[in-house]
Amino acid sequence: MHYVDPCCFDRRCTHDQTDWLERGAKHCAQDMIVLTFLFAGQDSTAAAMASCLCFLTASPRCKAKLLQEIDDVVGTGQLKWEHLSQMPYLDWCIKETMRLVPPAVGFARQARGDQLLGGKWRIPDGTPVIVNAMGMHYSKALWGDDAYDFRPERWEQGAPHRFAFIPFAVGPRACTGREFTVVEQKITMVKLFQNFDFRRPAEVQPEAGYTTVKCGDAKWLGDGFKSQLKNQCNKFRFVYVYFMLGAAAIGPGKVLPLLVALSGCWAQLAVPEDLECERGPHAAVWKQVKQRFRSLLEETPGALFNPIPEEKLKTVVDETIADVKAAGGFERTSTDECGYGKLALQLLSVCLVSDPMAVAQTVQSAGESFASPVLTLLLDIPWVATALSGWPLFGLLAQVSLRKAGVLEGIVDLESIDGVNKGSVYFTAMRKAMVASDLTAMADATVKYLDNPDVAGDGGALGALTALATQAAVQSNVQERLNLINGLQEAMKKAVHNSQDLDLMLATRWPLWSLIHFTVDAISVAPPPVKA
Ligand code: HEM
Repeated sequence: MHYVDPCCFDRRCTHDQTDWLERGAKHCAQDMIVLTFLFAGQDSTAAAMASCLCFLTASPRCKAKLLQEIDDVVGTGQLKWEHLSQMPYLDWCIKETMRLVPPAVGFARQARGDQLLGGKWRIPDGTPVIVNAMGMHYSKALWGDDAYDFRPERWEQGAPHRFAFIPFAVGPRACTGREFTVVEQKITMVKLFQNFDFRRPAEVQPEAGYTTVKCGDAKWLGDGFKSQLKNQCNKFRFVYVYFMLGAAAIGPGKVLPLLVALSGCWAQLAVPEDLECERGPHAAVWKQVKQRFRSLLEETPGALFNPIPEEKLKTVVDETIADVKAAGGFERTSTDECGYGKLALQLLSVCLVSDPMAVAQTVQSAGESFASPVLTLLLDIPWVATALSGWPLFGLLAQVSLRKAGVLEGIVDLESIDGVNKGSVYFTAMRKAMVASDLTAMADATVKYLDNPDVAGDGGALGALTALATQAAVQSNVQERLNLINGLQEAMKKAVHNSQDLDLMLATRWPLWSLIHFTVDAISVAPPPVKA
């Protein structure tokens, strides 16, 4: 049974809760779940929709565009499920509203172990921290000079960073209703606009006793929060992190790593505990799953550079689901369940998707609960830690990539994704070597590519990354290989900022992911290097 402290923060507490029991705070989990669904589920969505109507009413241009979209896609008829994905402008309006008026302006987390953030913020173990979502949403450094304006079109490019837009929080305790609420909001907005028009009255008289808070005056939030929390929880030490004012002053380069750490329950800055899944409640089953995935990649002939046959993938996916289900590993009762294992299973499952539209947006369409952990593992967790966990992340990504490029061939302009043209010497040589799984030929082609100024640059950024990955793959000195792996991860961080970027990079026909798998996975079977 999980008990909840009356103080606002301890819903997140990961420590022993029995002391709260003794103090008589005996709200049991079931009560809290019902309350959470009532308040989290109803109030927040209502607030978001009310704000959206306000913005649209205040902005006739945006409202006209939205009405046009609803007219074109749904008309006056019955709204259908498939209509929802055909109305990007509606999606942008909802996002833009939750950016400017996030129903939850911030959220609380608690430090798991002592933390040193950005080399200077010391956060002792157990310290509760407020993450200021609204501050992040208003950062001009991230969103541009018009950060305070309602401009749905900005979403055409997506968020400027995957943690720049966090109305639902992020990490393992993010909102479980996020997909649901967006659908709910879209349906309601369409129904409303199909039947009503909303206009601003000629004159608005604020009701007596009410204060109008302008978005630009966001500082009130910090002080308001501070005193409220102080009153409620003054027996705790608090660190107040104000992104709202701080973000603009210290710049996103410093704010973002800080936010990454805060918003992911601290698990994302340092390597999460038990990445290898050896201590959870179903550790034995996950160990088996890991071994099964590894064998699939290691024992299927040619699997390093070629797609594994679909039937084989399906068998492994089905068997894994059956085993984990039988052990109760999918039940939401345990917070310690193997996240990496579940993600690996999802990655393998997406290889079975054949609809080109879905394949083109593998990561994006799988939703934030998939995209966010994949990006975190790829960009924030050192690749060496992944290697040591034994989970073959890059081998699975290589399979996704091989599958994706195969399905999209002839449908999407893969040449422009790869940054090549028909005469690309390096690309042609690499592809030829790939079919033959010939690493030596890849190494030779890479040496020629790097040595020849006429060919160097052939293939753009992906060609350069592949060359780096090939160098790392054939590097026998462990320390040198580690340096190259770190270099590769840094290069990946520069190239991939969000799920769209990752989807594009996964559609490449360069053997990039296979080479990274070959390079990184070697560490998981070799003992870690001894530090000099
Ligand atoms: C616009 C609508 C919504 C917004 C902005 C929103 C925002 C959030 C945020 C920021 C959190 C994290 C709170 C924290 O960490 O303290 C959260 C948690 C949660 N939300 Fe939502 N939410 C919305 C709609 C919903 C809906 C519709 C449901 C249910 C149907 C829902 C269910 C939950 C639950 C159960 C949690 C707790 C998750 C956990 O602790 O693991 N939310 N929400």
